[in-house]
Amino acid sequence: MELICPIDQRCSDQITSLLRPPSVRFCTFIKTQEYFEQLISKRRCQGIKVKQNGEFGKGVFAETDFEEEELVFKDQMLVGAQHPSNKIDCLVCSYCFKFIGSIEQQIGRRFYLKTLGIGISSHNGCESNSSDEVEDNEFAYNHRSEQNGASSSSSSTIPLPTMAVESLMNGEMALPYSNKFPLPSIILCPGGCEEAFYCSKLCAEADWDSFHCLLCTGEKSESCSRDALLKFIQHANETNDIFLLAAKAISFTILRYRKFKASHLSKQENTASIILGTDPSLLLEAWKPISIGHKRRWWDCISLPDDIDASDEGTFRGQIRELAFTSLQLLKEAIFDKECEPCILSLSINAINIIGMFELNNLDLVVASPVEDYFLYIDDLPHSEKKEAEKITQPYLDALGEDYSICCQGTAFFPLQSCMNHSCCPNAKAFKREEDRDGQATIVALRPICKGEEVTISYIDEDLSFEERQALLADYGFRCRCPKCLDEEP
Ligand SMILES: C[S@@+](CC[C@H](N)C(=O)[O-])C[C@H]1O[C@@H](n2cnc3c(N)ncnc32)[C@H](O)[C@@H]1O
Repeated sequence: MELICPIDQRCSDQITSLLRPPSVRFCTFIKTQEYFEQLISKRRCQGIKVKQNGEFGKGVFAETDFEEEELVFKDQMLVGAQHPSNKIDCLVCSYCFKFIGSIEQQIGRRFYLKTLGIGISSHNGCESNSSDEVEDNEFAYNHRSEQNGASSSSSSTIPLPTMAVESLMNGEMALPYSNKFPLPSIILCPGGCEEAFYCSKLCAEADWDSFHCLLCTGEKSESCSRDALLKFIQHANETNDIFLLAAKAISFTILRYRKFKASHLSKQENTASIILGTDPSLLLEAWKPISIGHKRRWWDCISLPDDIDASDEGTFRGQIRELAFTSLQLLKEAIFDKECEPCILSLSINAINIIGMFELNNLDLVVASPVEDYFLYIDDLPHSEKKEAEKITQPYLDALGEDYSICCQGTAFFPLQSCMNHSCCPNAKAFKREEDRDGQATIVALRPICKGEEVTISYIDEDLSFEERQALLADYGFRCRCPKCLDEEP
């Protein structure tokens, strides 16, 4: 079923041109190939190459042999966001997603925010993700983006006295052995908002320059309307945090466009002709990193929730479309300015497809918690030290209950990983090793991989039956043609 929105009708030619795969739009596949080669060299992951796999579009191929459990590559996210409700449980760098502060602050802050009654509800009729849905060190494809989830469970816990919480928060209380788990100090947002925190000045500056200056709600925000921005954020928090990710992708494109334009202008004597309306190549160049993702309109690719009857599909998709337009309208008021006017239309149109791209390509962002490591360390101490330490730590552990192990959870788009095709007999997996403590995706070999072989991961639980696998992959918009499925096909 094809739903046409008013913007689509007015601009069908422009949509067609912007949605064309980069291989066609940039005239030759060489340009796309060049883009990936530069990315691979920047990421220092020379063991792989992105090329056409002949059957399913692009794929990632081994350029060298890999042994079982060897790291194949690490991929830096292009855009990512922590789930709003997870922000209560885990204080992480808003740019690289490393845990920050101290073990005491991580624990104290959770209780403090909960006593203030700060919580972000999850809507769309979906229950929030329980933390045990994703194994601590395993990345999972994030196709259920209607879940804002990742909030803590309210399992039976024993409350803490306010004074104990305050002493953790203000640094008066030092928990035994917490110095074995040092975390970077908290750097505040340069724009003055109280929502973004960093592990270093470098991360704060990189986030500001790439995304945050337009999305910051603080005094130094460069958005056109902080009121509209607050409304946009509230709407996303209450409906679907995929809109926050799309906003980051749009800010990233606008800011890149401004940089290209400034550098172009500084090189040109005659500046009059350098506006986007006459030089769309600048917008295309700015848009390139996002353009490589596999895209469809969001309301077409979102899977139909189990509790919605097939006969109501049209109404459901109509409602989803309305939700996206409301979000986009709020975002336009918040961040689009006169300078960017010529590209507003293109970005508005593409926003819908950007959201669809996140729906199809995203990985869960998972970073293991040092609070969990801390309590495991205490548990592993020799008997007498453990008994002594637990006199202090046990009330905190009892108060945290099962939530002590909640990891940082969010959703992110990784440009190289998004080129990896699925197989029900994969040779690699997205897996966090002990040392992987930030928001990068880590791809590890499941068995020896030979030079020239395609590197594949499984988007689903590959141990399910043939029918169950096809049903799950249908939500990703394709019928699997991996060797195992071709073999098992009735
Ligand atoms: C995350 S993208 C992978 C990269 C993609 N091949 C590209 O060109 O951008 C997922 C898409 O690749 C294709 N694909 C991946 N694995 C497949 C498989 N085992 N069988 C059929 N199509 C597959 C499907 O079109 C799917 O929607």
